[in-house]
Amino acid sequence: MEGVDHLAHERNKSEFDVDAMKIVWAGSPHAFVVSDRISKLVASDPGFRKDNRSTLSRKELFKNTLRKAAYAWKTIIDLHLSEEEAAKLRFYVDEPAFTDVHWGMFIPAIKGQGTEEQQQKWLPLAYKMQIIGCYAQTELGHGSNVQGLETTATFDPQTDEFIIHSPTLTSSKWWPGGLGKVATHAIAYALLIVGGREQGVHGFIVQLRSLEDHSPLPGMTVGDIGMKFGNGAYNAMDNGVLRFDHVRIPRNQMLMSHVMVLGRGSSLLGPWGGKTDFVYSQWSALRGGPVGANGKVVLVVTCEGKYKQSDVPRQLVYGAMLYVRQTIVADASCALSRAVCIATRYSAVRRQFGSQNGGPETQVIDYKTQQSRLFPLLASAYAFRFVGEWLKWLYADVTQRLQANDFSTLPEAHACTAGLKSLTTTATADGIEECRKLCGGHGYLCSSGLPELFAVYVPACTYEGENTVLLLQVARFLMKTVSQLGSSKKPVGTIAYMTRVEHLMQCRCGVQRGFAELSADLVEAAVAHCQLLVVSKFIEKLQQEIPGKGVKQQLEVLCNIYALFLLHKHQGDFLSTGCITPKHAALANDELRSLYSQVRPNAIALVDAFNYTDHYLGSILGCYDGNVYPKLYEAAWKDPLNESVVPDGYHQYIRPLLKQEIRTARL
Ligand SMILES: Cc1cc2nc3c(=O)[nH]c(=O)nc-3n(C[C@H](O)[C@H](O)[C@H](O)COP(=O)(O)OP(=O)(O)OC[C@H]3O[C@@H](n4cnc5c(N)ncnc54)[C@H](O)[C@@H]3O)c2cc1C
Repeated sequence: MEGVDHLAHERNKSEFDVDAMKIVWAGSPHAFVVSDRISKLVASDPGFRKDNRSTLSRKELFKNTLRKAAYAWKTIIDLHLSEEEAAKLRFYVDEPAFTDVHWGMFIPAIKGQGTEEQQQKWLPLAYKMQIIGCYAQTELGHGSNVQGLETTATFDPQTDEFIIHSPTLTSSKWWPGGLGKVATHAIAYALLIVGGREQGVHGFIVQLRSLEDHSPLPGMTVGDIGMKFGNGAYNAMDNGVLRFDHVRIPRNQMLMSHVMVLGRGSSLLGPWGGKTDFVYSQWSALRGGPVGANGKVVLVVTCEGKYKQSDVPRQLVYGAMLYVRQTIVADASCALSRAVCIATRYSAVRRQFGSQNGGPETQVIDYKTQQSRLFPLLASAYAFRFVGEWLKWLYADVTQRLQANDFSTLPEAHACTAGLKSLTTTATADGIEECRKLCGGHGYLCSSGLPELFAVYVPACTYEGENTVLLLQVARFLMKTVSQLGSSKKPVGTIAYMTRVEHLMQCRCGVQRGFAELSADLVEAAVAHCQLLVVSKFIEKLQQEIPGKGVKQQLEVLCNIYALFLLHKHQGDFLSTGCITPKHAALANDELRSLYSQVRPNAIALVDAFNYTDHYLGSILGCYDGNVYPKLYEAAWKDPLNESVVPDGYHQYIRPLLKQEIRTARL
C-alpha cells in the first residue's frame, strides 16, 4: 500500500486554501520558502537520521549528537547557507546540542553585555566556531535567585585580573548546557568583589578548555551532571558541573557594556567622565528581584567614595534574556503544533466502537470528548504562533528604542516576555502530554514521538526563568500599574485596558506589604493578564488582511475556540466576579460545541498547514499518509530486543525458573 494517502478523504473535506494557510503559519512567503526548502533538505539527508535516538546508550547518543552538529556545520559551509537558513537547519535537525547554547545564549550574551571591543574580539571567533561557548549561571545551590550565586570574581589590582573561585560545594556551576564535555569558553556569572566589597553578580568570559587538546585548563574541575528525564531527549546535551579554583582571567574579560571595572589610572568615558581607580556597578538579579526604585544603574567610584548615576537603567541587563525568552515563546508554538499534528492525524486514523451493520467503526476524532480535548490545543498552537510573532516585533521595537536611549517600554517588554514565556511553555508541556493521552496506548510508544517530545520540551518550564517565579514578576508589574492608576502616569500598551476598568480605577493597591501572602492569587491574575494578551493579539491578527480562500474564516473559528475555551475553563471566576451571567456561560458553551463541529472537517488540513516533514515530526502515529499500523508493526521488529528470538539472559534467568532450578541457579 506504499504511496497511498490514507488521509486523502480527510484532506478532501477541507474548506480552505491550505497552501495560503502555510504562508500564514510561516509568517511570510519568504519564511515559508526557506523553511520548506531547509526542512526537506534535512529530511532527505541520511546524515540527520533520528529514528533510532531513544534506543541509543547515553555515550552513543552524545557522540552521535557531536557528529550531527559537525555535519550540520559542514552542510552550512558547503551550501553557503545564510544565517537565517543555518538557524532553520539547526531547528530541523531537531536534537538538543551544545550548539543551541552557543548560538542561543553565549553569542547573544556577548552581543548584549559586551563592549564593542569585546564583541570585536570574541564574536568572530564564536561565529566561526573557533571557540564554543556556554552560559554558566546556575549553581548547585541557586538558580532562580541569581543574587544568591556564590561563585566569586575578586579583582586583583596588582595584576589587573579577576580571580574566579568556587568557595563552596553549592557554588559549583550546575546545569549549563554544553559545559559538561564540549564548551571551550563560558560566560560565567560571579559575585564581583572590588576592594573587599561585594558589588553584585556579573558575567565573565572564561576559557575552560585548551584549544589544542581540549583538556580543562588549570583550576577547572568540569564534567557532565548525568542522565536526565526520558530516553534520548535532553540526554543528547552535556549539561555540566564546573568548579573554579582561583582561576585568573584578564580584567577585560568581564562583560562591561553597562558596567565596568577600570584599572588603576584608566579614564572614564561616556556619561560618567573623570579619572578613577575602579568603577563598578550594582544591579539586582537577572531573573529575580524587583526592579530598583529609580531603575538606574548606580556606578560607584571607589577611590573617591563618590556615587554617580548613568542614564542606563538597570533593566538593560535583561536584553539578552528578552531575546532568549521571545524565542522560547516562538518555539512553544512549534512544539505544541507538532504534538497536535500527531494527535489529530492519529485521531482520524484510529477507529473504536460505533460500527453500524458491519460498517467501519467511528473515527475517534468524531467523538465530542476527543474534540473538546484536541481542538482547544489546535487553537492554542495557532494562538501561540501569532503572539510569538507579535513578541518578536515587540523585541525588535524595544531594541530599537534602547539604541535611541528610550527605555520607557522596557518594563512592559520584560513583563510580556516573562509572562508569555511562562504561559506558553506551561500550556505546551501540558498540551504535549494531553496529546499523548489522546493517542491512547500507542501514544506511550517512543515511536509515537510524543514521549521524547515531552521529555525534551518540559524543562522549558524551568530554564530561562522558572515559570512561577516569572509570573510573580508579572504580578509585581501589574500591582505597580494598579497602584499608579490614580496618578498622572497613564498605563499604555498592553496594560492600557486597566484605565478602562472602572472598578480598578477606584482601587488603591493594598498588596504592597501583603504580596507574599497573596502571591498564589496574584500569580493567577498574572496568568489572566497574559491570556488577555494572547487573545488580543489573535484578534489583532484577524484584523489584518489575510489572503487565501477560507483562511481567515478558519482562523476566526480557532480564535473563538481559544477565547471561549478559556471562558469555559474559568467559568467559576467569570461568574463569581459578575463578569458574566449563568446564561452567558451556557451560551458560550453551546457556541464552543458548534465551533468544534466547524473545525472537524478542516482539522487535518489545519495541521497540514504546519508543513512538517515526517522526519521532523518523528512519529509513526503522525505520518502524513496515515499508514500507521504497518509502520508500527515494522518498527517493533527493529527494536534491539528483537535482534534475537530467544533473549539474552534466557539461560541464566528464565530457564531456571521454568525448570524449577532456581535454587541451584547462579544469579
Ligand atoms: C534542561 C535544562 C537546561 C538548563 N540549561 C542551563 C544553562 O544553559 N545555563 C544555566 O545557567 N542554567 C541552566 N539551567 C538551569 C535553570 O536555568 C534553572 O534550573 C532555573 O533557572 C530554575 O532555577 P532552580 O533550579 O534554582 O529552581 P528553584 O528556584 O529552586 O525552583 C524550585 C521551586 O521553588 C519555587 N520558587 C523559587 N523561588 C520562588 C519564589 N521567590 N517565590 C515562590 N516560589 C519560588 C519555584 O516556583 C519552583 O517550584 C538549565 C536547567 C534545565 C532543566
